[in-house]
Formats: sequence, structure tokens, C-alpha cells
Amino acid sequence: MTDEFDDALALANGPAGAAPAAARGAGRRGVARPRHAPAEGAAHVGPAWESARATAFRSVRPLPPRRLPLDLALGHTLAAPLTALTDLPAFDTSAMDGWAVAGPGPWRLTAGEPGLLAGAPAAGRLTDGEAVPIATGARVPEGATAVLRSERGTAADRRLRGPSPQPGADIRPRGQECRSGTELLPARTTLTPAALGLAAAAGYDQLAVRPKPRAEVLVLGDELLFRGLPHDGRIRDALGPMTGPWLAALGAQVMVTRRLGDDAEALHEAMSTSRADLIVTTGSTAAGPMDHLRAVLARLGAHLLISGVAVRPGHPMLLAELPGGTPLVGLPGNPLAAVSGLLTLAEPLLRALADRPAAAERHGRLTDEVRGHPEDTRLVPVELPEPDAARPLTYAGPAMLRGIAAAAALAVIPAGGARAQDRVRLLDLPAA
Ligand SMILES: Nc1nc2c(c(=O)[nH]1)N[C@H]1C(S)=C(S)[C@@H](COP(=O)(O)OP(=O)(O)OC[C@H]3O[C@@H](n4cnc5c(N)ncnc54)[C@H](O)[C@@H]3O)O[C@H]1N2
Ligand code: MOO
Repeated sequence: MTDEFDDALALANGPAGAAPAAARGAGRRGVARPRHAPAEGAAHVGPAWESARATAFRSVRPLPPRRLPLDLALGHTLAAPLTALTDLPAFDTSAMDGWAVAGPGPWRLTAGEPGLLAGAPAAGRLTDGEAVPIATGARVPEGATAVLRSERGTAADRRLRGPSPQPGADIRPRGQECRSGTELLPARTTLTPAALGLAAAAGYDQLAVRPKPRAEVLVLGDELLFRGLPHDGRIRDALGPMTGPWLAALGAQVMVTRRLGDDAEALHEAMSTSRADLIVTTGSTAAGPMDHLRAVLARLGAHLLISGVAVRPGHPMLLAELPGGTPLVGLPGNPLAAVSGLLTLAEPLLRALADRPAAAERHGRLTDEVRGHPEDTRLVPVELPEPDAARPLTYAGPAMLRGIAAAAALAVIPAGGARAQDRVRLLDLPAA
């Protein structure tokens, strides 16, 4: 199997008649291949796309929880429910600047300005007919029945006049938002800035979270340059700059991106000494003359869980478990194929390690027909001109980056293709 078919498909996003001959003439490939093919090369196409994602998700267990201070916990998953350690509010609180009043007016002021301020300890009890100036956020004194807003009353000669507020008006009663012990967020919630604010308000200094999976990226290929212009058959490394940030957007903590060339010994050494929770390699998934990845995995005694997936591009991608249990995702070297591998294998695996629930599935309507592979799922870069409309982009060949760089999502095109107006699943791409 060559990627000629994939290139042809990628250029065939337009009307049916515009498909290049290679796509029109493509015949059926062999069927009924084993679900988990042996590590003999990319000619074996493994499980269906959905099933590969499920296998990747099931291949690991969540990392053991750890306690992190709030300021380091952003983006982590809660390992236990967030349970209030206090009532919220913790005391009856004034919702407005004004006066705390007891009973109907007019009132006798027991103190001058500024009166009761936010953060001050409990004040003396008010009795019927008394009032005291109070600030928003201050503790309401015992005996107060309401707060009269400052714009509604007039104070002079230690007397306060104004309409009598309804009992309880502008008082936030203790426990209005929650009682101590109330579950505020379930386990497996991803900590957003607002969730951290809630945790702090509820009394937490630290939270039990799943640590971010530590990822190590190994960039393979002797042909790669890391600066300047392509020359003498060599090309710039496009995957090093992309893979780390992409993994970070998928919830990983990227420890290092290493450039190993096509040196099998260096690859063996890197894999056997890694302390990462996930190793991601780029390139070398196929059976080319310098593709050492599968041989090195075999030499290490790694267990190949997925060897090829029925998805275009990216079908040579693989998932292995190293002898110590560390998962390894092998991304194909063609750049769009590598993105396909990230979303097919790395995304569910990182989600499982961090114990994060899957995001709700999103769908959109195709603006144009998209040709399909006869048996495999296709992932096609699309822009979203309107929330529900997905327009396929050009420059979406396996070795291209222009399409994906302009894309807002990848459309999941089932085997056989999709027509204009069909609703298809969309995979969101990380924004920044
Ligand atoms: N006989 C076959 N050949 C190939 C098949 C096949 O089924 N039979 N599959 C093709 C497909 S599809 C893909 S995808 C690639 C997968 O190749 P590898 O994962 O082994 O990657 P390489 O051979 O190392 O490189 C492929 C291609 O990608 C370029 N590359 C690699 N790394 C980078 C990088 N970091 N930045 C930019 N470009 C990179 C590399 O130069 C090659 O052009 O195999 C096909 N062949
Ligand atoms: O064409 Mo390959 O499909 O780039 O994975």
C-alpha cells in the first residue's frame, strides 16, 4: 500500500467529477485483516478508527493522585469530589453598602461611618429600631432584619430615615450557596480558573488531582534539519515544533523533545531509560529502509497493541506498551498523518491517564461532498464558516500542513465518503 491513494483522496475534496484518476480507479484492498496485526510493517491495516481510539483509552489506568497547591492545579483533573469545607457564605453577609437595620424604620444609629466593614469580626447585637452603617461583604450583626441600601436612606443626627426594607432584603444568608459537606464538583472535573476560585472560597489550600501525564517526544529521521532552508534532499522538522504543543493542549506535561535521527541504538537507549508516562515518536512507523521503530520495539520486548489503524491519513500509526508498562504512540512521519495519530491514539490515552471524561461529540454539516476511502475512515481538515457548517480545506494531503494550519477542526468522513449537507463528526483542534 502506498500513500498514492491518500494523496489522490486529499486532492479530491471538490465535486465528484474532479477526482484524480488514482482515486477513481482505486480498487478494494484485502479485507478481514487481523484486528491487531503483527509488527511486520505498515502494509497491515489494523482496527477501525473508533475501535483504535477505544483500545488506546483502555490501554492505561489513571495515574495515582497527588496533592497540588491551588496555583499549580489549573487544567488538572479532580481525583475526588470537591466537597465544601465551610458554609458559603460562611456568615450572614451584607449584599449592599448601606445600613443594617432591625425592624421597621425610622432607626436610631448605634455607630457613625464607616460602621461595619468587610473582614471585621462580629459586631454587637442590634435591637428593634436600631441601625448601623454596613459595607458590602461585612458580617450582618445579630438582630438585624434587613439591609437598607445607602441610596435609599438618609442619616442625620444619629437618625436614619428611609423605606422599611422587606425582612431579609440584601442579606446573603449563611449557607445560601452551600453547606459544609455539600459536593460542589464531582471527581473527574477538569480544573478551570472558576473551579479554582470555588475551591479557594470553599476552604481548600491544596487539591487531590491526577497529575498531568509526562510526555517525551522522540523525533526520528536523518533527513531533518532544525534551522534554515531545505537543501540537498533534507527538509525542516515540522513535527518537533508541532507535537509538543499539541500534546500540551491535550493535557500532557511535555518533558522534552529529543532529535534522534535514524539511530536505532539511540532510540533503544531513549526508550529503555525514559521516565515519561507516555513516549511519542514521529516517523519510522512504516517499513522503509531506515524505519527502525518496529525493530527496536521488538528488541525491547514491547507489546504491540495497535499496529496500523484503518484511517487516512495516518494508517501506519502504532501503539505499544514497553516492558515497564509505559505506553508508546508511534506517529507516522507525514505531517497530517502525525496529527491523525495524535487525535486517534494520543488523545484518548492522555484522557485515560488523567481520568478525564470525553468531551461531548460535536457535529457539523458539510458544505461540499468529500470523497471517502472505500474501507477506512478519513480525517479531513475543515474550516467552520458558521457554527454548524464545515467546509473542507484544500492542501490536505498527508504530507501537507497548509490545510491543517488553517483548520478549526477535522471532519470524520466515514468509509465511502459523505455528501454535501451530510452531518459529520468534528474533532476540535487546539487553539493555542
Ligand atoms: N511501501 C510503503 N510505503 C509507505 C507506506 C506504505 O503503506 N507502504 N505508507 C506511507 C504512509 S501512508 C506514511 S504516513 C508514511 C509513514 O512513514 P514513517 O512513519 O515511516 O515516516 P518516515 O518514513 O520517516 O517519513 C515519511 C515522510 O514524512 C517525512 N517526515 C518524517 N519526519 C518528519 C518531520 N519531523 N517533519 C517533517 N517531515 C517529516 C519524511 O521526510 C517522509 O517524507 O510512509 C509511507 N510509505
Ligand atoms: O498517507 Mo499516510 O496515510 O500519510 O498515513
